[in-house]
Amino acid sequence: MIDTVAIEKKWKDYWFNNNIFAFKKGDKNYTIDTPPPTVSGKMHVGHAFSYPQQDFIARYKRMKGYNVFYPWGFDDNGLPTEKFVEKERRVTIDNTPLKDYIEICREVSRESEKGLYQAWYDTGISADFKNYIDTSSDFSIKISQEMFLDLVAKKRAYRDEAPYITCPTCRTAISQIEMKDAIISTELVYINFNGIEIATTRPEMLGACVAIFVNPDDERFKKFIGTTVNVPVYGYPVKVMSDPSIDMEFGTGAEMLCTFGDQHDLELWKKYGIKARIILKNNRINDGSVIINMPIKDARKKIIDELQSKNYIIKIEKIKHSVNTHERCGTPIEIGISKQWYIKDLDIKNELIEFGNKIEWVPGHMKIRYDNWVTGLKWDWCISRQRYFGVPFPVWYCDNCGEIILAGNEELPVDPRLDNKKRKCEKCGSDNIVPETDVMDTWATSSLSPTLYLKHINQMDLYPMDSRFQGHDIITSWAFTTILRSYLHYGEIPWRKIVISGNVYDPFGQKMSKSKGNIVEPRAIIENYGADALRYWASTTMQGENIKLREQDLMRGRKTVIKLENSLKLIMMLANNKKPGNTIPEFPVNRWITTKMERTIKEVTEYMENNEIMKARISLDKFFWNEYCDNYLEMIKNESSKDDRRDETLSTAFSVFENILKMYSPIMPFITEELFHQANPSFSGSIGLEPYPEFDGQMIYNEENEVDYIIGVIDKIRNLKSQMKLSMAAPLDILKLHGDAKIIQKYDYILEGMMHINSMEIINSEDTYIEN
Ligand SMILES: Nc1ncnc2c1ncn2[C@@H]1O[C@H](COP(=O)(O)OP(=O)(O)OP(=O)(O)O)[C@@H](O)[C@H]1O
Repeated sequence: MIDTVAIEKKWKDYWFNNNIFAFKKGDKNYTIDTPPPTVSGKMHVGHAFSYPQQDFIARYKRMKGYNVFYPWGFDDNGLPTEKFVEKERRVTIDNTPLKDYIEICREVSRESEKGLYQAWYDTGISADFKNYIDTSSDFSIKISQEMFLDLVAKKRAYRDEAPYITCPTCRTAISQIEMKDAIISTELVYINFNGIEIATTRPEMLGACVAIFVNPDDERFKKFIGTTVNVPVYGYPVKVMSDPSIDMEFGTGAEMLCTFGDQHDLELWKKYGIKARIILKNNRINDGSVIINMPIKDARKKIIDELQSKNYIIKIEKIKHSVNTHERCGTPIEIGISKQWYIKDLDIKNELIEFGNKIEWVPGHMKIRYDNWVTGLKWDWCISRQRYFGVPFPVWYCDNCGEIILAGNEELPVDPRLDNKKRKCEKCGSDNIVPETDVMDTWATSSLSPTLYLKHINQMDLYPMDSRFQGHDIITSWAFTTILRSYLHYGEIPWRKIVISGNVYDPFGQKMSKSKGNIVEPRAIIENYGADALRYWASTTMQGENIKLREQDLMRGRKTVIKLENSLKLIMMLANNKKPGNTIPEFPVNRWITTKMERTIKEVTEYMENNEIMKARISLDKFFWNEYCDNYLEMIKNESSKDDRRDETLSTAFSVFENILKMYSPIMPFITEELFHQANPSFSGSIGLEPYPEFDGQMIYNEENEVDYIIGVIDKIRNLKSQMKLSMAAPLDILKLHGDAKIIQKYDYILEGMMHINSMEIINSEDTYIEN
């Protein structure tokens, strides 16, 4: 039984200890913008699916002679990490001083990175693991702050008091990137608005009502347009206005506009320039009269009681409707007004779409998701978060005149919250200076990954990178923000190509995700089937397609590992454990397998060049299982014992096998490394750095058709034997074979030897068949 655990341990340590995958810059480089996983839980089979897909290409490119820069990193700051740490250590900012909180986050994430690191390492990822970045390190903070200051200088980062999206659970501003639509059950409350009936799912926002809106075509309400009505309970007047966006079918057809019940309220508010009434602050409602500083849920109950007691409620309906939620916690978002930092991007949508066009998208159809996202942007990117473990803004404010005071580049990295340096306002001279206490959105740093990776090795001349690999779930976040930052900082695309992989889902149809915890860890699979089998499974979908964990693919991967091992055993045995030197094939069967191999090399290479891993692997499987094992090895079992062709046949068998190993090695690096070393005991390198087989048109031989014909005959004899319930090794006394007598006679010794036929009568005929 093959011990994949031992083999894998041997080779991954060999690669690591010998720096096999360390980047050495040369003339022909290939750079990869590796996704730095968030430190928010454990590695899962979703990662074991998507990371091998980049690794297949990294390994392939190395064998094609590229110096591959395949860096490693962890995204370990921001909300996902904070939430993870809070759960692990049961701390919150309310019970921990800021400095300690940051320290605990740092400590827990570093600790948990060790486990994550090991999990990725175990899947045979060929990244340069010794040379990795953390987005929370001083190095990353410095770059992130520098880049922020660059945006301020370019007038692209600005601070504004404006409507912003906030999550009541996470108690922070969030951006459009982090929102997700969800259907929730709620109540639709019908209120008599002193003459006009409205329906709302946000009755608690009544005190923020600034207008009533109806559709201009709605006959029921035409007479009200331009009049005023008094807001129930609160008693102040608001105007009845009209807008074609109002859905006549929803509720009563009349809506109250509150600042702000939802995104639509915000749009109408902006469009008509109405004054705001802000009652939602810090995720609590305070209208100064009816609801005093209450959480949203309690406020809703309170206002419904109030409306009911004054007979304003017509009815309450239970409905399901779509709301915007925070994707991290599922809480419906709120819209408030406060001071936040933004990156201005709404004015450059066309340029961003143009930039997207300059990048090659694989598969091409994924680009539409980026285009739709950019077209549908409604907000500049809000990058400030009222959280704690993140990249601090290098910013202070003058409490006297409001001037924004920026850190100098030489001071970076800096944490204004913990910095004791005395500062003065250059504008008014005041030394009453207060630090910015918000931190940056984690995407504000991970969107700089190409810069972080390349600056880490001092090779910014390699910008733009060659490829970004990532899941389709983060096209609108990571891909979008990276393209945006690259445009703003450099006016340059971040990478030439973006390769999008699908997602692995849990049995309930949810994307597997670390922070949700709905995961299957790869460890048990690796123990049972081996990492090569797991990687094999990762090569069984088309680009961008979602996938489930399928046992039959793991089995098939495992069987391929065993088959490779058995094939080498067989040819070693035939060669008495001595690999012969290389020869040019002369004999038809050797020419045939060489021709098939060349065709496979051509096909597999074309697929690999196009990132079509599944097609490459299918083509290789067909060649290895059918042509090489089922036919060629079976044919040469007897052939190789014949003196005049022994060396040539064994030489062909070995060289074809080594090319098979090389072509499989990006997908199954462990077994191929092991067998390549077994076949070449004096070899001291890595198959992963060996040249990838090159197609050679000179090695396409005419014998191909003849041997294909003979294989057709062999298949017929095999069928006959199975019909007769005979094993393939059982002798057949007499066989009457109709077919192309010239070809059959030329290869009769193969037929007789391989199919164990004692005597064969050959009858020339146009049709090929066996006479009973
Ligand atoms: N279920 C999945 N299937 C395939 N790829 C995935 C899956 N989950 C994450 N990835 C990919 O792994 C990379 C790192 O993702 P990340 O660390 O954010 O994983 P995650 O489990 O989604 O974490 P979190 O729950 O914190 O969002 C990304 O390229 C992402 O597309």
